[in-house]
Parts: sequence; C-alpha cells; structure tokens
Amino acid sequence: MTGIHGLSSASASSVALAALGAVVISIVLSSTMGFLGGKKWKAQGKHVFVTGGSQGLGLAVAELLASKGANVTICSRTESKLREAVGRVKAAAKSDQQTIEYVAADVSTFEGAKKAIASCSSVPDTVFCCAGGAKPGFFIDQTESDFEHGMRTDYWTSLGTAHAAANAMARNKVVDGKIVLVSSTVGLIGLIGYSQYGPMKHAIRGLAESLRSELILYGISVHAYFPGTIFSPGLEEENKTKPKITVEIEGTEDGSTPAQCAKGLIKGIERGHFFITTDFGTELFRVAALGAAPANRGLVDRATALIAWIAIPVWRTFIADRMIKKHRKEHAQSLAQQPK
Ligand SMILES: NC(=O)C1=CN([C@@H]2O[C@H](COP(=O)(O)OP(=O)(O)OC[C@H]3O[C@@H](n4cnc5c(N)ncnc54)[C@H](OP(=O)(O)O)[C@@H]3O)[C@@H](O)[C@H]2O)C=CC1
Ligand SMILES: CCCCCCCCCCCCCCCC(=O)[C@@H](N)CO
Repeated sequence: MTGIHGLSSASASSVALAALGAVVISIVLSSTMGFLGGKKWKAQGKHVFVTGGSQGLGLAVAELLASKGANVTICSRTESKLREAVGRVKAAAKSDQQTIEYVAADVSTFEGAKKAIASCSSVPDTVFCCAGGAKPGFFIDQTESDFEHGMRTDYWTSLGTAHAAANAMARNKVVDGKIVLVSSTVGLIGLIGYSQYGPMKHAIRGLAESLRSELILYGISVHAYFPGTIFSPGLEEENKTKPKITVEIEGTEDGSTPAQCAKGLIKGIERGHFFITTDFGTELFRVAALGAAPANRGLVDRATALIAWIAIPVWRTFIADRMIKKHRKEHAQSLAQQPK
C-alpha cells in the first residue's frame, strides 16, 4: 500500500513520528529557560547602565527600570540633556534609596566606553546599549564619511560598550550579568534609504549571536532588541533628511512611543527571549530570519514563520518594491537636477 507521496504507510508514519519528535524537542528546547533556568529576571536591586540614556528609548528604559527598583546610570555625550534626564529618572524611581546618576561620555571609541563604565559608582550588572541613530539618504548620495559615521554611531558604540562591560563584569565576577543590544527592523531586512544604517544594525545582530555564545563563560546573558519606528527626538531629526519614498514605505502613523517600546523590551527580557520585537511586522521578519539563533516560543515561532513565508514576499513584491518602482520617474528627475 502506498501513502500520499508514494511512501509506504510504514515510512509515512515514521516521517510523522520524526516530525512529532522535532516538535517536542523544539518545545522542550525553547522552554528550558522556564523549566530549568527557572528564575525570572528582576530589575529590583540591579545596577543598570544605559547608553543613549538622555532621550528616546534609552531614557524610557532608564525610567521604567528605576520604577521597578533598579539603580540606574544613564550615559550620553551632552551633559545638559543628561542633567534634565537624570531628574526624570529620579522622579520615576521606586524609592529614594536607589542610586540614580549620569556619566557624560562618547561611547563610540573603546577609550570612551571604558571610561564611561569605569566612572560608574559600582560595576554595572546590566547594560543597555541604546546609543545610535540613522542618517537616511540615497546610497549614491551618501559619502564615505556618512558610512564611517554610521559605523561609529551604530556599531562601534555597542561594540565598545559591550567590550568594556563584559570586561568589567567578567573580571569582577559579577553574578547574572546582562548585556542588551539594540538593533532595528532594518537589522533584519534591507530597506531603501537605510544603507548607511541598516547594515550596522545587521552587525549588531551578529555581535549579539557571538556574545551570546562566548559570554556563557561568565554567566552573562545577551539579548538583542529589534524595534520598528520609535517616536523619539532621534526620529524627528532623521526625518529631516529621510527620502520621501522611505517615509512612505515606513508609514508616518506606524510606530510606538519610547515608553511602549521600553515596556515590551523589558517584558521580553523577563521572559528570557534572545531576539525581542514589539511589533507584528518585525516579529514576522525575526522568525523568517531566525537562522541558528534561539527561538522565543519554539512552536509559536515556527507557526509564525509559516505566516511570514507567505506575507513577506507579498509585502516585498506588491508593496515595498512596487512603491520604489513607482518612484523611479520622480527620482530620475531630481537626479537630473544634480550636478554630475
Ligand atoms: N527612532 C527609531 O525609529 C528607531 C530607533 N532604533 C534604535 O534605537 C536606539 C534609540 O533610538 P532613539 O530612541 O531614536 O534615540 P535618539 O536618537 O532619540 O537618541 C540617541 C541617544 O544616544 C545618545 N548618543 C548618540 N551617540 C552617542 C555616543 N557616541 N556616545 C554616547 N551617547 C550617544 C544621544 O545623546 P547625545 O547626542 O547627547 O550623545 C541620545 O541620548 C538607537 O540605537 C536607534 O538606532 C531602532 C529602530 C527604530
Ligand atoms: C510582512 C511584513 C509586513 C510588515 C511591514 C512593515 C514595514 C517595515 C518598514 C520598515 C520600518 C523601519 C523601522 C526602523 C527604522 C529605524 O531603525 C530608524 N527609524 C532608526 O532611527
């Protein structure tokens, strides 16, 4: 007797059994965090260091964790902004016993990042690398200096901070250390206007995977966050130079407040998720691009990947690429007006 694909029913049932086995293993592996690791991460009593902590996502993360009882050090380059921001973090704190401070530093060099970590009143056990920002534009318009700036602002800030933090944590035997890297939706996909920025956010994903593996040595856990549009001061700034076509594809209405993003990010961390998203579109891109990274919920991730398998090519072909093709004429006209 033969089954549907000409398989004997015996081998069809062994295929089914193997599939079932894979599902069970997948569920077990993805739930080990809950069953074996046991402990849910708590902000209470931690010392959290946040780069990009003077505004936008970083400030919202600092405020939220202070409200949950963490000691917080915010870091960015501009002291005047830090002074105001640290007041907001203090106001959000659960009690006046918490240490809330700021460190003014440029973390885009190893020297700056090392100094920033060393200036904290104690070794931080939890580090959020939120510093970053895009300078969108058309690939052919951008200069070598724009790309170099992107590497510094969007990759090196995280690399330097993670390097300084891992050193401090490992050498001071910090228990349950944590490093959180911030990528973007465009760290999972490519999108017109973001060639100076997206590839750096892809690099952040690679850094997260490398560090997740190696920092097991020291019991330091690593997470990467992939936010969609955040209504932040940085977004207002980048929108001044963002190509119209990029704005159209992103949609001006679609996005979240820094506070909404911080809330979703912390929820993901508490659940022990490795790659964290806070909007459905990016969640589809995450499961489609998961590769060998750990899933969040084994079975659900795989089911979501089935949706992504259909939805992503449809979105790309009939929405994104089509909009770009429609934009060709307008773009050619503006190109013709530029000097060669
Ligand atoms: N806004 C968005 O739509 C999205 C943002 N993201 C990412 O989320 C993160 C936060 O974004 P957002 O909330 O918009 O942030 P903002 O652009 O509003 O703020 C950036 C923060 O980083 C600080 N910063 C920048 N460069 C350095 C540096 N070299 N050293 C120290 N601090 C620095 C800034 O302060 P100062 O200039 O004073 O140093 C500021 O505090 C970024 O990594 C961004 O790429 C991801 C997806 C979408
Ligand atoms: C099948 C799936 C459909 C989903 C559609 C979603 C469309 C995604 C558009 C990309 C949004 C880019 C946000 C991040 C931008 C960013 O990082 C900068 N703003 C940095 O400041």
